[in-house]
Amino acid sequence: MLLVLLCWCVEATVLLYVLYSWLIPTAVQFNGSLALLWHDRLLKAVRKRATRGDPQSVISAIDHFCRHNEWAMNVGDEKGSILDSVVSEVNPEKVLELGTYCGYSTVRIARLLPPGARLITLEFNVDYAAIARQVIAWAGLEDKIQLVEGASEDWIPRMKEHFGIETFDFVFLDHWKDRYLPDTKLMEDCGLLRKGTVLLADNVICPGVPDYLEYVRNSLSYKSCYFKSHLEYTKAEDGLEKSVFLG
Ligand SMILES: C[S@@+](CC[C@H](N)C(=O)[O-])C[C@H]1O[C@@H](n2cnc3c(N)ncnc32)[C@H](O)[C@@H]1O
Ligand SMILES: [Mg+2]
Repeated sequence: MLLVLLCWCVEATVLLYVLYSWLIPTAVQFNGSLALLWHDRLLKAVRKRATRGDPQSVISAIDHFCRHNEWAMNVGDEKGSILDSVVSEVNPEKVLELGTYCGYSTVRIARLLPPGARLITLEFNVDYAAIARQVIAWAGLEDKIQLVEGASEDWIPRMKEHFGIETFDFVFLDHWKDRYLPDTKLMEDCGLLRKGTVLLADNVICPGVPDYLEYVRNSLSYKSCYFKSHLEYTKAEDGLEKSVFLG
């Protein structure tokens, strides 16, 4: 019985990994119309269930849609509450998000920012970016959020020159997993991290980012800790890694 359960868990994890790392990007890149229909339904759910100008109701509407209708790769409600507590603790004025998707975590972070704070969020998929813009507008948070279309590796080196950013206080890493480590090193090289900058990385267990974890947990430049949780809208283990840059 135990063996059957174990096999089932391994199979479920492998399936989720395939879904996350191959099926979703493939559906988006090679079947744009299908992906658009899918995310159009998410947008409709927001318009139906959420109150314009109320970010919390937008978050609840997306969570309800993803739990009861169609799964989506937002950070979700469970890990979202950990994200909320880290953002509240850091109280950042300059925030970078890598991976906007439909704007769920963008809204989640922005609603907690102090007046005058700024969140730059990067998304290289134009269809997702278009949906995120509408979600952000519905939440009434356009004045705090700058959604930039393009790849992280292209935009990180241009943050100073293009947006006048000296350093970020908080960075949320939630784009494709093979970019966590190179983009962290790129942010270091570009001088975008200061002593005390907090990096929060999603999906460090599922699908997982072993190279990134190995780096932040063993480097003398970071103090790192793990928050155990579950993959968005499922019971599979996943978690967030919080890493404070020590300079
Ligand atoms: C897991 S989703 C982000 C979920 C979102 N943070 C949330 O919780 O609501 C990852 C997103 O990152 C985008 N992405 C992946 N690699 C990227 C890169 N190098 N630069 C910009 N966007 C990227 C993908 O198109 C996808 O929309
Ligand atoms: Mg994620």
